[in-house]
Amino acid sequence: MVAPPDNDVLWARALHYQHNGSPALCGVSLGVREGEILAVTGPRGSGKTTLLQCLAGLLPAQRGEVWFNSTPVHTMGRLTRERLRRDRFGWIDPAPLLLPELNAWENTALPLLLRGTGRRRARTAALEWLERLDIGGCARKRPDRLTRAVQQRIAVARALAACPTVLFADEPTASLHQADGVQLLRTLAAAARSHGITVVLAAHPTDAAFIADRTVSLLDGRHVQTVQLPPVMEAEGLARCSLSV
Ligand SMILES: Nc1ncnc2c1ncn2[C@@H]1O[C@H](COP(=O)(O)OP(=O)(O)OP(=O)(O)O)[C@@H](O)[C@H]1O
Repeated sequence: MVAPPDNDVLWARALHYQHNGSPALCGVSLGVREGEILAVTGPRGSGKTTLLQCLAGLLPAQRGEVWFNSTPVHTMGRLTRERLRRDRFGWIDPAPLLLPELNAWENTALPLLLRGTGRRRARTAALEWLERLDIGGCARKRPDRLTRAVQQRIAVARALAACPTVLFADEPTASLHQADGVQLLRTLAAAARSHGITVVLAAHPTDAAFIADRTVSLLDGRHVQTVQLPPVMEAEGLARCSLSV
């Protein structure tokens, strides 16, 4: 077993995964550099979600290797992977999966509470993130009183609240109108860059072009292309959201 290059925060080699015998990943290798926004694109069913789940330790690699910094994830047991996910990773789903019984700040604070942060500190951090994402006014509202776009912003705040090392975002604009989706991506990118958070984003190529540093494309579970994107203009990236971080 050879450890990955030092500047890769995540690294996968010859990754294979089958869902009930149906191949989803067929030998994918890639590295994710510290602080970069890496977009994974590809048609439906090409393996984007499965790749993110394997990199995040949600699914154990069936063959191949996944490394987080210098630690092999593919040899970890379930509890160790769960701890890694809780302490170092954030996750955003395509649709906002919020607990309906909790209000916005309580939903946002959940990862901190799971880590053992005291309720008062978790509440303060959650409120700060909601303010930064321009939804501080919704802090005491429950999800059913909020629009889908605001709900997804809460999901972003929740994923960022515990300052993860790596944030995984699985098609986070899939359930939003285009304008809301663009705004969400720009906000997410600005927050990640200002806090040095690495992002792995499953996305449509148009979304990837808005914010990513690099794109890897999948086709039928294989890594078929890597494209280094031109730098997003700092002013452009930040001007379209009012993130006060
Ligand atoms: N839980 C599952 N059970 C069975 N097959 C699955 C499961 N999840 C994914 N697959 C299959 O694995 C392959 C890769 O799916 P995956 O969801 O990773 O692709 P994707 O690129 O994220 O697709 P989409 O853009 O539709 O979300 C597809 O053929 C899919 O049907």
